Amino acid sequence: MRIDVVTIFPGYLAPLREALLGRAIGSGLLDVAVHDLRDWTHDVHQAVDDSPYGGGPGMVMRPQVWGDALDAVLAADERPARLVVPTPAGRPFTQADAHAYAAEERLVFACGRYEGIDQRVVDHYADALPVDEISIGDYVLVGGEVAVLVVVEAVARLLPGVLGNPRSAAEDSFSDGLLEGPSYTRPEVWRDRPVPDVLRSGNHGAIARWRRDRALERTVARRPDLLAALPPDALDKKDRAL
Ligand SMILES: Nc1c(O)cccc1[N+](=O)[O-]
Repeated sequence: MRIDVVTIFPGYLAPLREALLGRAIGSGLLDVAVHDLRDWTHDVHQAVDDSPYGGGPGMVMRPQVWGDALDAVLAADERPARLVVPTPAGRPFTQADAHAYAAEERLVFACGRYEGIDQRVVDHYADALPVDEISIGDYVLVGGEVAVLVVVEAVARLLPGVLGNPRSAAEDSFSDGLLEGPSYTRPEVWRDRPVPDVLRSGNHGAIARWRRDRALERTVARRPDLLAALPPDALDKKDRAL
C-alpha cells in the first residue's frame, strides 16, 4: 500500500516513521510519502489560504494550491487511489473503514487547516476517484494531521505482516462489534486486587464466556449505540441472558 499525505506541516507526520509503522515501511509493506502543500504555491508568501466568501471568522484553504498539489501527487503513481479528507464535518471513521482502507492500493490524505479546504476541491476530485470526508471524533482540532496519524495507524496495523500476531487484529475491540473487556497480567494479586479466578482456571470455555460477558457489560455501559448497531443474530441466548 502507498500512502501520500499533503500538509503544510510535514513534521507533524514524523511519527509515521516510528515503531510499528516504521517497521512496516522498512519492510516494504507500506510506502509513505509526505508532501508540503506550500511546494505548490508561487507567491513570495507561499499563501495557502484566503478569506471566506460570505464572510465569517477564519480563513479557507485555496483551491488552486490544493488542485496543483493533488494533481501532482495523484499523477506520481498509477495505482488507483482513494482521497481521504479528515474534517470535523466528516462521517465518523470506524474500524469497518479501517478494514476497507486496508484493502486499498493507495490512500491520499489531504490535511486541512484553518476553516478547512474550499469545498470545490472535494467536489472536483469526487468526479474522478473515491473521496471520503471522515471525522475521528466530535471535537475541534487545529488541523487534519493528527487525524491522519490515527487513521494510518488503524489501517496499517491491519495490513498482513504488520502485526506480529495476526490474531491481535482479529480479536481487538470492535472486531465483533463490542468493546473489549478488561485485561490482566502478572502478578496474581496487585495492591490487594486479585486477578479474576476464572482467568487462572484453565477452563477455556468458562474464560471465553467470562470475557464475552465483560465485553457485553462494558458495551452496554459505555457504548449502547454499538449494541443497537449489531446484526439481529449477533447476540446468542447466553448473551441476552446477561
Ligand atoms: N475534528 C477534526 C478537526 O477539528 C479538524 C480536522 C479533522 C478532524 N477530525 O477528523 O475529526
